[in-house]
Amino acid sequence: MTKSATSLVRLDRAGIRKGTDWLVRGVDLSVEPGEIVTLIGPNGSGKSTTAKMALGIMKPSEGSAVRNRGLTVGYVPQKLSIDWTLPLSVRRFLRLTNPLTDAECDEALEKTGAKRLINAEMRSLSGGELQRVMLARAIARAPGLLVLDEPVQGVDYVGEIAIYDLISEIRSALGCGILMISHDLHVVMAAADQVICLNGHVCCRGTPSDVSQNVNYQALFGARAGTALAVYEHHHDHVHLPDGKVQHDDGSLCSDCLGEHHEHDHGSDGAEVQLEHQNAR
Ligand SMILES: Nc1ncnc2c1ncn2[C@@H]1O[C@H](COP(=O)(O)OP(=O)(O)OP(=O)(O)O)[C@@H](O)[C@H]1O
Repeated sequence: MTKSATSLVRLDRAGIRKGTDWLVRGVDLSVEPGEIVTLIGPNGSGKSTTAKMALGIMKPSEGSAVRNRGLTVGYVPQKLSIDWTLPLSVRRFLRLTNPLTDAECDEALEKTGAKRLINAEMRSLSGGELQRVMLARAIARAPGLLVLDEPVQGVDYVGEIAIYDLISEIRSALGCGILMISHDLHVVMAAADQVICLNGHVCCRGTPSDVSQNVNYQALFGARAGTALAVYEHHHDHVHLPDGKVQHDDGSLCSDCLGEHHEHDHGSDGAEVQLEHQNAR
């Protein structure tokens, strides 16, 4: 892939193998300052694994994952390991891993529209409030890279738009790069500069703007939604077997193609979405 000296993080042909199984393979991606890259794909397609390679939590079995020297990273994981039966205020939660002052806690919560929650109990937060508090914790140290694993979990549709807008604002305010995961194939941010679809490998990548600007889509979801969200339907014409082989729709198997045969994608009105098909080799 094209390399940039400014990339915050860069994965080149990166893959993770556990035993004889490949969890994900052949991933090329980079995140530049101020760029939002969204990973989409079905359950188990390797989105979190890819994010963990970008974070340095998992080391690639093949290929490479390189972060800028001195890069600070904010991470909102998919799951929080918290004992919800214990009392834990938002303020204490923000300080669990960061020695933040009161002013820093206030500032971070202010940026995510959650300042009033500073003394609230974590277990009493709504889904949307929890995501805002998690975001506040991730941005408190002004990270250069923000990694968000499904930031709209437990948030209703209207709340999703608000959170996506907030993420765009955070990108603008901090100038950070954002690597974001959505397991929802139909809803991704229009603000994403790149969408990368995974299915055990990179199936395809491109901008969702063609869909979000489509008049039929805006008529369907409303003009407001059209500025924040895009429909991104996807058809996989092959599956990746645990042993690394690819099985095509016609049942044929191949051991060394990483998904060259890929269908075009279509928007909600059937209009073709411009996607750059990425041959895995
Ligand atoms: N540490 C691990 N050891 C073995 N297998 C793992 C490990 N972590 C993930 N996997 C497997 O790797 C595959 C990809 O998992 P991953 O969590 O990356 O998928 P995902 O696309 O994020 O899924 P979801 O949308 O369900 O969160 C899954 O089959 C999962 O069971």
